[in-house]
Amino acid sequence: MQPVLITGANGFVGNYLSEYLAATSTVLATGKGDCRFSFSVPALTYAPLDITDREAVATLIDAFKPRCIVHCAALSKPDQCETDRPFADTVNVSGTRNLLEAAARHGAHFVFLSTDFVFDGESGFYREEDAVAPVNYYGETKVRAEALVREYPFSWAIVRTVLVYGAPRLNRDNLLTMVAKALREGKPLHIFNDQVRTPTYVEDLVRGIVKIVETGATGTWHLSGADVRTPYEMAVETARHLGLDERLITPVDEHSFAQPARRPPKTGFDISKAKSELNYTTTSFVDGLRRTFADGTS
Ligand SMILES: NC(=O)C1=CN([C@@H]2O[C@H](COP(=O)(O)OP(=O)(O)OC[C@H]3O[C@@H](n4cnc5c(N)ncnc54)[C@H](OP(=O)(O)O)[C@@H]3O)[C@@H](O)[C@H]2O)C=CC1
Ligand SMILES: Cc1cn([C@H]2C[C@H](O)[C@@H](COP(=O)(O)OP(=O)(O)O[C@H]3O[C@@H](C)C(=O)[C@@H](O)[C@H]3O)O2)c(=O)[nH]c1=O
Repeated sequence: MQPVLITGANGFVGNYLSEYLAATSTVLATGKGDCRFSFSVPALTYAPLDITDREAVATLIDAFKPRCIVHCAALSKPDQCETDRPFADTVNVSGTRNLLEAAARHGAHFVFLSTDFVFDGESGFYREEDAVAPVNYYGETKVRAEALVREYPFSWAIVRTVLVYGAPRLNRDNLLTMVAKALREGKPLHIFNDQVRTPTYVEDLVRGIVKIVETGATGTWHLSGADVRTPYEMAVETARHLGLDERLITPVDEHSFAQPARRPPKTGFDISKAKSELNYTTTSFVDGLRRTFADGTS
C-alpha cells in the first residue's frame, strides 16, 4: 500500500505520530538531516527532506506517491518567527506550498498541522468556523499556509492544536518538562498567568490525527485538551506532582515579562465537533501530567 508521508518527524508531534501511524500504515517519515528516532518499526522508513527545497520535495513525493501527507514540519517557535520573518515565510509558507504542489500530482490526502495562534485571543474557546486574526508572525504564517491548503484541489484537513505536552522525545522539551528540569536544578521560573489555554496531551492529538488519516476526514478540526489552564497553573501542578519547590515559580504577565512575539491571551478550543464526528477523546490534565512523568525519565 502507498505510504503515509510525515514531515517534521524528528519533532515532538511528528515523532509520536510516526510511531503511532506505523502500527497500522506504511509510513515514510521525513525530517531535516538524519533520523533521530529512538525506536525502529518494520512499517516505518525514514528519508531526509528539507521542505524548503522544492526540487527535493518533488523528487521524493513523485518517487513514493504517498496516499496521504501529514505536514508537521514548521518553524514552530513564535519568537524566532517574529525576529526572522523571511525564514518563517520560507519554512512555514513556501515549504507548505512545495508539498501541496507535489501532492497534487498524486491526489494525496493532505493533513496540515496548525495552531490556536491563528486567533487573536480576545474571546477564547474557539470553534473551527471562528474568524482568524493572528497577533504574531508565527500565527500569520500559519494563516497563509492554511489558505494554501484550502485551495488544494484534492482532499485536505487542517488540524489546529494548543500547547502540546507529554513525555519528551528527541530532547524536545515542552512546558512541563522544562519546568521540571529548572526546578530540579533549583532555578527560578517566571511563568505567564495571563494566558488561558486548553493544553493538549500529545497522545490524544496523535490519535485524532491517525483517525483523520484512516478515515480520510476533510475540513478544519480543533484537537486540544478539554481542561483549561494557564501556563502558571500547569507549572505549579507539575511542581506539586513531582514534590518540587513551587516557590521558585513566579507568576508574570505580558506587561511584566516581554517576549519578542505577542501571545494571544485567551485561546483554547471548543472541541465538540471533533468529539462528535471523530469520536475524539481527551486525557484530563491531571492524568496527562502523571503520564508525562510516569517512566521517570523526564
Ligand atoms: N507543540 C505545540 O504546542 C504546538 C504545535 N503546533 C504545530 O504542530 C506542528 C508540530 O509541532 P512540534 O512537533 O511541537 O514542533 P517541533 O519544533 O518539535 O518540530 C517541528 C519539526 O519541523 C522540522 N523542520 C523545520 N524546518 C524544516 C524544514 N525546512 N524541512 C523539514 N523539516 C523542518 C524541525 O526540524 P529540526 O528538528 O531539525 O529543527 C522539527 O523536527 C508544527 O507545525 C507546529 O506549528 C501547533 C500548536 C501547538
Ligand atoms: C519558556 C517559558 C514558557 N512560558 C509559557 C509560555 C507559553 O504559554 C507556555 C509554553 O511555552 P512556549 O515557549 O512553548 O510558548 P509558546 O511559544 O507560546 O507556545 C506555542 O507553541 C506554538 C508551537 C504554538 O503553536 C502555540 O499553540 C503555543 O503552544 O509556557 C512561560 O510562561 N515562561 C517561560 O519561561
